[in-house]
Amino acid sequence: MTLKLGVPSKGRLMEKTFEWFGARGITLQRTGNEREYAGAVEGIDNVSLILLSAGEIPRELAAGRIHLGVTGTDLVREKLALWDQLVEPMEELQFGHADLIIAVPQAWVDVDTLDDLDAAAAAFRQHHGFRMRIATKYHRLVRDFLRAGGVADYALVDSQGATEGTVKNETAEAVADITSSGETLRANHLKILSDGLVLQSQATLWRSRMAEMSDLDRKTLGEINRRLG
Ligand SMILES: Nc1ncnc2c1ncn2[C@@H]1O[C@H](COP(=O)(O)OP(=O)(O)OP(=O)(O)O)[C@@H](O)[C@H]1O
Ligand SMILES: O=P(O)(O)OC[C@H]1O[C@H](OP(=O)(O)OP(=O)(O)O)[C@H](O)[C@@H]1O
Repeated sequence: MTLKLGVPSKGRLMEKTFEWFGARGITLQRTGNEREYAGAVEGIDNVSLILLSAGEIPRELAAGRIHLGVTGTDLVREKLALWDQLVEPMEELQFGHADLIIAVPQAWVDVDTLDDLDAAAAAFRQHHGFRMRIATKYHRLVRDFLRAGGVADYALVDSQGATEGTVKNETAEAVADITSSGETLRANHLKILSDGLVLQSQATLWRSRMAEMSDLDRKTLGEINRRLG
């Protein structure tokens, strides 16, 4: 058995994660051809690299199928109820920063806060006969946040990508999505509510509380912890 490390299989998150481990003497690389999801580890013994979708890493950690994993705080909190019983954050990696926010059309000049949104939602329902729709892939986080903020009269609609486009496409009236530079929101004529910050996220190295570990795995984890400094 080896210590299994789950890392996002593509894009900036994968590249930055490889760089981060590389700076600590642990070389991670994709092997095989460009499209093959196989990986290799050098610079430390008894670790195997598992390349996975960032969104699936929380589930794999919770099931104990991987011992360590890199993914965003947003995905762990969204996908795992009682996340802190299943995983433990070992290190924030200082990249992949993104804010999960609630945004509405810039044209809604009277809506700047959650209170305003609640009032607009009630008026919307009365006028249209159906609930104001908020598009998101972060159902758990957004529902909890809106409940705490006193917003009641809305319906979540699922959007797994290009979420900011749903308003223009008239499949939602508002969105809850992550933003980094803010460019996508601006380009789609959306504005963030002044009290609409749900969560600040960044890429984080997590340890599974559920994975079985041999004595050798424990020694390897100790060595990784030592390299984290
Ligand atoms: N523009 C961005 N800037 C910084 N971080 C981002 C940005 N977009 C996404 N992230 C972060 O990257 C992580 C992965 O996001 P997401 O699930 O959207 O990835 P993906 O590329 O669609 O991956 P997959 O489809 O393979 O699961 C999340 O933790 C998210 O917060
Ligand atoms: O604030 P910005 O810097 O413009 O970044 C925000 C965008 O980045 C993410 O999308 P991604 O590129 O991951 O594509 P997606 O639409 O498939 O989620 C996110 O969903 C936003 O759309």
